[in-house]
Order: sequence, then C-alpha cells, then structure tokens
Amino acid sequence: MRVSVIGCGHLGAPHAAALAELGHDVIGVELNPETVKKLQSGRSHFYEKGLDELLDRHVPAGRLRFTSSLSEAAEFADLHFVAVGTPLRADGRGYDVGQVVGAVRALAPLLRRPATIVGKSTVTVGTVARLQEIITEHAGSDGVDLVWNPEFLREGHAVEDSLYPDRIVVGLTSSAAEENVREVYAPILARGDAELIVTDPATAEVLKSAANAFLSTKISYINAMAEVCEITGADVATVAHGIGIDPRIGHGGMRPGIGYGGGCLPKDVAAFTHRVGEIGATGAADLLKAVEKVNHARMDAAHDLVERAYGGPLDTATIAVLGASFKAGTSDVRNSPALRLAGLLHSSAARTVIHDPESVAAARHLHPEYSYAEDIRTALDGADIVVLATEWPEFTKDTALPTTAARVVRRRVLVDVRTAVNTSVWTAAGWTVHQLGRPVQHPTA
Ligand SMILES: NC(=O)C1=CN([C@@H]2O[C@H](COP(=O)(O)OP(=O)(O)OC[C@H]3O[C@@H](n4cnc5c(N)ncnc54)[C@H](O)[C@@H]3O)[C@@H](O)[C@H]2O)C=CC1
Ligand SMILES: O=C(O)[C@H]1O[C@H](OP(=O)(O)OP(=O)(O)OC[C@H]2O[C@@H](n3ccc(=O)[nH]c3=O)[C@H](O)[C@@H]2O)[C@H](O)[C@@H](O)[C@@H]1O
Repeated sequence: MRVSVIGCGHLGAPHAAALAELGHDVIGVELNPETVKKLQSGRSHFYEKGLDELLDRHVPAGRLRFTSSLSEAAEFADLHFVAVGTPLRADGRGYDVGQVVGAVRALAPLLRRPATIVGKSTVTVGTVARLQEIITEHAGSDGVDLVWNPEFLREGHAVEDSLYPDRIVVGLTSSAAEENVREVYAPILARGDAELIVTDPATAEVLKSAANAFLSTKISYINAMAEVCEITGADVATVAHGIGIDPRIGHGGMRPGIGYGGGCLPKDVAAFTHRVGEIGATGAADLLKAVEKVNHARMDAAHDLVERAYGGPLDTATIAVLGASFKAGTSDVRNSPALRLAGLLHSSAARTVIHDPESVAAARHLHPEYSYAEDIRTALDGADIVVLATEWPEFTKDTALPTTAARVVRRRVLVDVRTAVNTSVWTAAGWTVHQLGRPVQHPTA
C-alpha cells in the first residue's frame, strides 16, 4: 500500500520504518527540517535500537522517503497515519491537541480521492469526534474516513513493538476503513500472534489512556510499598518478587525506583486525570491523583536517600550521576526522572557530573547548566557518591564496573535509585549500596 506517516518523532519514525519493512511504500512527513534532512540521509535523529538498520535498508531502496510537504504525501498515499505530538497543556488541564488538529485540518482539503486517516497519537476521549467534524467540513473528496489506532510501543523497543505488536486496536465507524486497516497490517495479522480489536472511536481512546494509567498505577503501587518498606525495614525487592509470582499481579512494571517518567506516562496520566474529573468520573480521578502524588514524592525520597548515604547535607559532596535518559535503551530525556534528580543534586551538591551512554547531547541541550562527562571514568573520578539514575546495562550488567570504579572514586558509596544492580557484586568490591525501600547493603570485602 502507499501510506504516509505525518509526524516523524519517537513514534512516527519507527512506525514509518516498520511499515516499509512490512512491504509498504512509505512517505514520512515532518515539520522539523533538520529531522527531515537526518532521516533522508538514512539516520535517526534519536537513539532507538534497530531503527538505523531499517532506515539503511529502506531509504536507499526508495521504499521509505521523508519530506516536509504534506501535499506530496496527500497525492502519494491512500492511507495517512497521524503520529504528531500531544503534549500536556501548559496549565496541565489536558492535552494541547494543536498538532493533531493542525495536521488533520491541513491534510483534509488536500485529499482529492477517497482516503483513510489513521490517528496514532494519544488523545483524550472525545477528540476523534471533534476531528471527524473537521474532516466532514474540510475534506477535498468524498470517502475520507477517520479511524483511531492508538499505539502501545515502548521506547527502546519501538522497532520490535511496531513489527511484532501484541494487539492492534482500531476505533472506527466505516467498514471501508476497516478493510484498509486490515490490509496495512495484513503481514502482522497473518502471523496470528497479535489480537485485532475493532471497536468504536471512544473505546479506542479510553483503552489507550486506561493502558498507560494502569502501567503508571502499578509503578506507583510498588513505589508506595517501597515507602512502607523504608519505614519498616522490610525489603521491597523481595516484596515485588514475591507478589509478582501470582499471575494476577505479575512481575512487569514492578521495579521500584524514582517513579515513572518519559514523554508519555506522566502527561498521559495527567491528561486522563483531568479528563475523568471533567466528565465527573470521581472514582477514577481520585485514584489517578493518588498515583501522581506517589510518583512526585519519589524524587524527594531519592534525594533524601542520597543525603543519608552521604551522611548529611550534600554541599561538600562530589557526585557522579550515571544515567540521564528517562529509562535505559533510549536517548530520550523528556520528563526524565534521572535528569530531574541530577538537577536537584546539581543544586545541592558541591559538584555533580552526569554521564549517559546515549543521551549526553540531548541532556546538555535541555540543561546546558549541568556538568557532563562523555565517558564514565571522568564522571566517576573523585566521586564521594555514585548515583545510578538510569538502569543502562553498561552500569548494571558490567560485573567489572564495581572494581574499576573503586579505583577512581573517593568513597565506595553507590545509591541505586532504580533497584537495578546486583548488590552482591558491588558489596564484594567494597561498596556500600543504598536502594529505595531496601536495607543498606554493606561491603563484604
Ligand atoms: N513516544 C512513544 O513511545 C509513544 C508515543 N505515543 C503518542 O504518539 C504521539 C507522538 O509522540 P512522540 O513521537 O513521542 O512525539 P515527538 O514529539 O517525538 O514527535 C512528534 C513529531 O511530530 C512533528 N509534527 C508536529 N506537527 C506536525 C505536522 N503538522 N506535520 C508534520 N509533522 C508534525 C513534530 O515536529 C515531531 O517531530 C503522542 O501523542 C504520544 O503520546 C504513543 C505511543 C508510544
Ligand atoms: O504511550 C506511550 O508512549 C508508551 O508509554 C510507555 O512506554 P515508555 O514511555 O517507552 O516507557 P516504559 O517502559 O513504560 O517506562 C515508563 C517509565 O516508567 C519507569 N518504570 C517502568 C517500569 C517499572 O517497573 N518501573 C519504572 O519505574 C521507567 O523507568 C520509565 O521512566 C508504555 O509502556 C507503552 O506501552 C506506551 O505505548
């Protein structure tokens, strides 16, 4: 099929590349000229595992191209994915849907033959109905359908999740549109391992918001239990493991830490909390407010833990912060808890140096006032405390790191705010390890 993807960010770029991999002819439309140039050269503008390989394969072959011209895409494609941003409004009261409304409003009059617009961006319930009115009023042809097909990919796994999704959810009202959606995802559906859920637009909108709200609730739940463990001297890692054995609970999303961050969960929970309050669903609003409250409190808990580990105020401390991205596997620093903690430490400590394997450039762009190190050794040099802020395997799986780091730090004190390291490897190399909701682990050597 000839398809377009409008908005080539963290969702759109992998989605466009995956569609080319599935055998479609794809045109990506992006407003940012630098992004277009980068993608045209076959390189991604952010780090995402496997994405450059797909771009390498399909851009030179001409199966995947990028442009800033929406009319070129309107002329070329019969199916148009909309993957533009839905940031939180400045006042926090729901999404700013300007990018989505702008893209649909601009595309509709350019469509001169029947076409299907497939929304992928995350929107609050009611948005599709509003967009449908815009299409009815402005479409340049009859037979322009709108469907909503929310996305469930995770950053760091965007390519794999796009090629091998566990579900495809489509909210629609037209059978012609359903056929087109089935055709575009035919190679995935033929495998039989992804469930196709065809429903109405409102259900698709709520389903996506409910998914992210549930993931956030689970994270806040285990973080609330970490607070209980901190007070009682219990071990939250054992609690998480023990309760997760029950398949009704499961182990996914049960890693305690500094709370959920990133370009999606925080804004999606905030927007959904606002929306459910607005429509009078008070039970949902109260539940989600509590989820957000727990999440915000983790940052203070993490800062307090660093102070406790140092033995008092940090104004004389040199701190190495390992990790800046919001989670491992991505260079994305949007709403990154790691970078927020680094910022707090930057304000309270004598010296704070941040290192990340992939996101130093993005972090420096956002916070040029912080100090960064391109290599881990420079970051660790002379540190009184090492704070593990993002669970990159470079920090958690390298069994030599505790020994090599011990040679350059001033004190062997690790604060792992992601509950990610194998503590016995560190304590065996002479480190004291502090984690949220767990008893302090003392050196065994
Ligand atoms: N990042 C993720 O992992 C996922 C994101 N989502 C949702 O997908 C949407 C996009 O998110 P991200 O890709 O993270 O945002 P992003 O900010 O990385 O990308 C959005 C892109 O759209 C471009 N854009 C805006 N208006 C445009 C227009 N009229 N024409 C062409 N390009 C335009 C922007 O320049 C930007 O590059 C959001 O609603 C998000 O909630 C959903 C699932 C996963
Ligand atoms: O709508 C979206 O954009 C996406 O949001 C999340 O994906 P993502 O933001 O890539 O990241 P997650 O892996 O869910 O992690 C989110 C945050 O929670 C934190 N987290 C995650 C899991 C956990 O056990 N503990 C924990 O603190 C992570 O470190 C990160 O800060 C969802 O997992 C995706 O299904 C969804 O499509």
